[in-house]
Amino acid sequence: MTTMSEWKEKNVLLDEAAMRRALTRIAHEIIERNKGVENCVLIGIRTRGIYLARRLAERIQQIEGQTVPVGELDITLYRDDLTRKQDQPMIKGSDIEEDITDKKVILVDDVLFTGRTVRAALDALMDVGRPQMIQLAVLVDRGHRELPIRPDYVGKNVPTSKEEMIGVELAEVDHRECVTILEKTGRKK
Ligand SMILES: O=P(O)(O)OC[C@H]1O[C@H](OP(=O)(O)OP(=O)(O)O)[C@H](O)[C@@H]1O
Ligand SMILES: O=c1cc[nH]c(=O)[nH]1
Repeated sequence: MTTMSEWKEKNVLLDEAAMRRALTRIAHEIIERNKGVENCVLIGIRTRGIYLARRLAERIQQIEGQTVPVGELDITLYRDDLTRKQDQPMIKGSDIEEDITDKKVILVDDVLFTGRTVRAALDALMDVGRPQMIQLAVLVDRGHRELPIRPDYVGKNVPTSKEEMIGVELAEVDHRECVTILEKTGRKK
């Protein structure tokens, strides 16, 4: 697996305040598009998508005064590029208490790149129910899609080269709040 030591931070794209504003805007857009949040369920993709989904639920609660259930999805076993990952796949499990059948499911992830994680997430969701519809919210869309997948809600569109990487750091996981763009140093760990 690629280690962070191969990458050097080039720029901060979103600081803490900008991330907060982006999530608040997405929360408003979710409410707007769905004419409220009746029947909506937020499902975060591990790892950071889970924390973003929880934050969106908090924002929606503040704006609408309504609780949106939050579930968690670990799609590790469903990825179609496991052979390209050097680490052994780990089953962390999914935690979706809510019955998603006939619900509007809003999938949440931090970065959308090739679209393969989302494709895998769609498979995993279909295994646990039949949603009325599935929407996709991402904090960063960096382009380079390899599948016909597009997000419904985007925090920031960031044109990138394939040699760059987007790093999303969240207080809950990384003890820092920011989105950065990283470039390869050429050093291998
Ligand atoms: O569109 P894709 O090409 O699939 O890339 C996007 C995915 O890559 C990252 O996950 P990663 O597998 O690195 O796991 P992590 O979220 O636990 O860091 C990111 O969090 C997205 O889920
Ligand atoms: O740039 C990228 C690509 C995939 N996943 C990330 O977190 N960043």
